[in-house]
Amino acid sequence: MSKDANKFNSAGRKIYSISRVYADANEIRPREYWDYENYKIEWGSIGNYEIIQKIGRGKYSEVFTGVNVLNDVPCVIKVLKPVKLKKIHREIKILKNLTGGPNIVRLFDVVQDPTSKIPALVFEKVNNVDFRVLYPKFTIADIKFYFTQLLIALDYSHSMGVIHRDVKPQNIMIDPVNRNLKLIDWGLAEFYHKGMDFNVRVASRYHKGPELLVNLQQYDYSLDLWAVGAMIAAIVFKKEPFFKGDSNTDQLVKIAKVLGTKELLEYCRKYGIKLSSDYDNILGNFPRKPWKSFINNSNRSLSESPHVVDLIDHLLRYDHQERLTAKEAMDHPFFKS
Ligand SMILES: Nc1ncnc2c1ncn2[C@@H]1O[C@H](COP(=O)(O)OP(=O)(O)OP(=O)(O)O)[C@@H](O)[C@H]1O
Repeated sequence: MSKDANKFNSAGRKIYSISRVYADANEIRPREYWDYENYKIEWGSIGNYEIIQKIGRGKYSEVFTGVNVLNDVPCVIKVLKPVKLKKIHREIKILKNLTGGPNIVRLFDVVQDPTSKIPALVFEKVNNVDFRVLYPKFTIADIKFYFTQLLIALDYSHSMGVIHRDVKPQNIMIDPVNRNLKLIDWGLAEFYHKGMDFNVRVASRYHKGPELLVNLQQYDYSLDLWAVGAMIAAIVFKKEPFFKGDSNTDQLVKIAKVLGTKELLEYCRKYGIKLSSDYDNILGNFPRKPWKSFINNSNRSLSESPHVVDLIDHLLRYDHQERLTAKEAMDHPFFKS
């Protein structure tokens, strides 16, 4: 048992779960590295950039393509919507720490509109092809290649003490011409501290790990690996998204219909989690569904490929401590064969 088990965290709550890997990634670094609340933003010059066109509108931003007029380098400009300053500081500090890492979107600059004071983040531009066009064409070789790239990004981020907390196809930019993948949108990312209680209102519904849905707050980097499992399952079984809940509670029901109700209750028991009354009478008694039952004529060429179902099985585990880590996933026979 870890020396920290049975201790109490800074909020006075008992520590019941600690990451198997990189648990001390922030504690071994200087305070300035993770203390984003006291981070002082260094503003660049807004005049260096010109907006070209709008490419997207997220929950937290409006996104434009643009260009650096000093060197003609294309960029993407993410104009933030009004949110807590603390959240803006967190996104910028995390991006500053991770920029330059493998397959992590590069932050070029942070600028501010002089009158409105609205901040904007300037990124490298990826010539992304929409996942709804790209994923259905993926071969097993493509899945191995791009998911290795994603796992490299995640292992790097985790080794740097950061959980992404919003891994999903919309946040993975792929340029298939250059076979380039970049993990974007670090707006929900957070520094991991062992034994800390985190907010479970993160990630996007279809990719939320069970820990978020049962309100297990001492989660860790393994949350990101659930989303990877859900994405691989969606591509391999040609079922996009793999778990399609109509609400957060229904999301857990959809998961239980695959991984089983008994197994869910065992998971909750292991960590002392009491399920919310929202789940009364809706979790039924679903038996665990064998992965084989998802194989059909439309997905056989991918789903019968050696080791892929075993990989999915080791990522889509209720118990976050049982899931493969990013490094373990990269070492799985699926990627080695
Ligand atoms: N570097 C980039 N290169 C190309 N496209 C990008 C880049 N960054 C963002 N985009 C596009 O803009 C969209 C929104 O960006 P981002 O996810 O960072 O914003 P958000 O407000 O946090 O969005 P959401 O609410 O969907 O999480 C992305 O899904 C993508 O289509």
